[in-house]
Amino acid sequence: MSSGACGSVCESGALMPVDEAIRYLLDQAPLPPPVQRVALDQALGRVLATDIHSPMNLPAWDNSAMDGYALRACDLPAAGGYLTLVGRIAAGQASNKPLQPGQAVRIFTGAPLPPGADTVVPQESCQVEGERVWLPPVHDGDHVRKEGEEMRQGDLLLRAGKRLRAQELGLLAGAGIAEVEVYRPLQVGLLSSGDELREPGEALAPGQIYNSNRHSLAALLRSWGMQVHDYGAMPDKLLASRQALSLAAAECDLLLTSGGVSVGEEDHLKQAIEALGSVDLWRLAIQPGKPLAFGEVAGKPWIGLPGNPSAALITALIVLRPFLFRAQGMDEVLPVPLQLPAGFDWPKPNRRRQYLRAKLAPSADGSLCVELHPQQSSAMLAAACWADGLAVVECQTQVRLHDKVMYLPFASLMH
Ligand SMILES: Nc1nc2c(c(=O)[nH]1)N[C@H]1C(S)=C(S)[C@@H](COP(=O)(O)OP(=O)(O)OC[C@H]3O[C@@H](n4cnc5c(N)ncnc54)[C@H](O)[C@@H]3O)O[C@H]1N2
Ligand code: MOO
Repeated sequence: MSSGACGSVCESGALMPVDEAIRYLLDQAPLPPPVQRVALDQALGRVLATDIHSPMNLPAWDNSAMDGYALRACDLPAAGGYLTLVGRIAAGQASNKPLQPGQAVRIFTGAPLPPGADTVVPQESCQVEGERVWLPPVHDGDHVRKEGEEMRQGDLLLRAGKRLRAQELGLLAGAGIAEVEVYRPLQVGLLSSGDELREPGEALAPGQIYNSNRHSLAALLRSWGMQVHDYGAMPDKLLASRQALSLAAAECDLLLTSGGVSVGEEDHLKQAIEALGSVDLWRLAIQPGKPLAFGEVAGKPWIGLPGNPSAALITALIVLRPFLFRAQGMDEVLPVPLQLPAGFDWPKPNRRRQYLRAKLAPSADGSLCVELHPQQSSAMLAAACWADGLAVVECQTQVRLHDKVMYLPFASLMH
């Protein structure tokens, strides 16, 4: 074992806590990629490179939150009463005619209040009689969206490091912003390691299996908004592996491999990477996914995930995701777990933190509880497909039915 996060702890056979590995990786994350200016319709899932301040007040002027009648609250007797109707303002129109004492105007949702008006009454509470309208008692300011109440001109609209979702794009558009500065998507080179791997569609010889990590990991990277350079399975010769890794390092910001990071002798991944850079083999207190490697290839960061398909998937979600998101320029990179009652017993404490394939199900009283799939093998993916998330059981901990457990919905990890 070379230098790195766990040092003598790992050498003595102890396992590195998952949170320590994540912290170490966040410290090692490279600077984000170069900045690009893109139109809003190209910005979904991209990470803002600069703070954005509002160029205008939101809303830009006082406006009605209801279809109804606009008035000056001080004109209406405490018990309600009649005002004279003097006009009509629809959304998209504006009136600069000040409201006079005793007057009201017909107004529609989103329309600007006329000068002097301060209150709106929804139409269903009013009665129109010819030129007059009867209005119930009001409070000054009812049903009015005040100028600048959401955001004042110059306020921070969105902070650098924010990944843009539908609501952020809507907010930017609502403030009249057409383009934003974002980081170019990370270019991640993906390679699988293992002589036994064949691609779906090919015939299998005895001892061979299909390469599933290539597809699950590529899909994760894409759903995280990153660009995948897919180099397939590494050739089974050391020289050819080195060439594939060198090419990937030259073309990408970071490299990701799966397989070949445990204690076996068969795989030449470690040898090839040592020849081109450096390798730290870690033993994490995580199940599935204990063996994990970090290092660099020709100056580019490299993470080696374990080969077992669920171990690769879960370590990608838990350990790789924060590292890549930080390298992509995001500030908030750690998921916030829910705390929910367990619908299971976990009687046997383990020295590794368990990430168990789970889903939420209604318990007898109708509240939600966390259920486990009976099959938790790190080699199998069917349970992960059944699951909606991961139940987290801490090292050396037992869980009894109805105890609170941490639950990470896939929805919080896969985007
Ligand atoms: N003596 C020990 N053996 C193992 C240990 C250990 O501590 N001592 N750790 C086990 C654990 S935990 C895991 S996880 C695996 C990880 O091993 P590697 O990362 O070196 O992965 P491989 O040996 O290459 O493969 C493991 C397993 O996964 C299959 N695999 C690999 N790549 C793919 C792929 N792209 N698609 C589908 N399946 C893949 C491979 O065929 C093996 O079955 O090590 C344990 N062993
Ligand atoms: O962690 Mo390994 O993934 O237990 O098989």
